[in-house]
Amino acid sequence: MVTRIPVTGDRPYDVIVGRGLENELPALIEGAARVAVLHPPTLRDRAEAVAKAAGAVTVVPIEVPDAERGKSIEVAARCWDELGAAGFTRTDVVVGVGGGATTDLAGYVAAAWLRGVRWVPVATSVAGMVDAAVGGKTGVNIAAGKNLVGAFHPPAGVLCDLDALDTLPAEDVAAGLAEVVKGGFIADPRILELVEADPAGALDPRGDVLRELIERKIQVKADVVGVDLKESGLREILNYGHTLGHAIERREKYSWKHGHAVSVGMIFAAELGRLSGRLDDATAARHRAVLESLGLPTAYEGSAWTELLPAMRVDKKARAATLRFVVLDGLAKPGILAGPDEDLLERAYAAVAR
Ligand SMILES: NC(=O)c1ccc[n+]([C@@H]2O[C@H](COP(=O)([O-])OP(=O)(O)OC[C@H]3O[C@@H](n4cnc5c(N)ncnc54)[C@H](O)[C@@H]3O)[C@@H](O)[C@H]2O)c1
Ligand SMILES: O=C(O)C(=O)C[C@@H](O)[C@H](O)[C@H](O)COP(=O)(O)O
Ligand SMILES: [Zn+2]
Repeated sequence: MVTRIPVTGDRPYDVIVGRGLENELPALIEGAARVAVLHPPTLRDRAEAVAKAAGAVTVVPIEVPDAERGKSIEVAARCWDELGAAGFTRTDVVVGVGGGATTDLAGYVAAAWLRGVRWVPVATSVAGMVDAAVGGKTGVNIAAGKNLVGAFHPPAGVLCDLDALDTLPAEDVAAGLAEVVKGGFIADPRILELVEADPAGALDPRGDVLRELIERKIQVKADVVGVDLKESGLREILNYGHTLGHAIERREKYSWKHGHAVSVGMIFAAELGRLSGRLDDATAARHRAVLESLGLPTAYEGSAWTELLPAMRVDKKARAATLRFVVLDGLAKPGILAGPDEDLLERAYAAVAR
């Protein structure tokens, strides 16, 4: 069974979820003479299968470093050199095969090449399928912080072949579920009920529970990015847990998994909401219970606070000196907390400090 989740906007496209989706690729690259296939070494076999499915085009395979090591301006520059050498034109297509780090890179390579060419993410991780490959946020990390250079560049379509999850390490399945749980708290509480009823099922790549969770979270994201591609308002809710999460990733030099950092960040955001009188105790406590049931981290070094606070100031939601956080006014009622005082932030951090 193949599910197509439409994403609306000026350049609408479908997120396609199913198994054995190779035959979906030709329509997405129609008219291209060349297709660049960016992939990390771990996904070489899958990239070769994608290249084969591309049919009668010139394939330009580009191997990039794995995970966050590939998400850099230097790696992007090497990809542009390879596109130049291959004579890549405006009708050609960039395909990113991998997790969120690889598709963020591939999307940015496509966004900047000739000021924007078609691209297709072939998402191979849970985080990639439910979040990174959907919505057209592309980019790379720089020394100053996470995703600080990038572009909004919607894909031509998104392929989420569930067969890819068979080889995804269990830790990465769980990390991706942090973004799914985020979708449960900000918009679709049924996600939380499904995880609470069967956490083991949620973690099983072959099971129906994970498929339903993936499709539900894609729907949450599609509903948001379809009306606010460039994050002028509503889209900020997708950043729940990310203000602290990105600061932790940067402090850890990107050795922490994104989903792990976001998990800790959501505990912090829930506590911010609770301490500012906006979120009830039970919903705040539910964050910890759900995330821990998936084996996700909910604590971070207490002594790191003095480093994390300045790191949060490069968050894209900040305006001048004012920090802004996504918090909840109740289950599935996200809102913005602007300019909380440092004492409140420090008290909220106590909920994750170890
Ligand atoms: N653009 C967005 O809207 C958005 C949304 C969420 C996350 N992100 C970004 O996505 C990244 C996190 O995504 P991720 O967890 O997928 O990261 P990732 O790309 O680093 O993948 C995690 C690990 O899983 C491996 N992997 C992926 N698929 C595999 C498979 N099928 N079999 C075996 N190994 C596989 C990768 O090689 C990597 O080692 C972060 O960089 C984050 O900032 C972006
Ligand atoms: O799509 C969005 O918008 C999100 O915020 C989704 C996040 O899960 C994702 O990690 C995103 O890359 C963070 O965006 P950033 O603008 O804070 O870098
Ligand atoms: Zn994220």
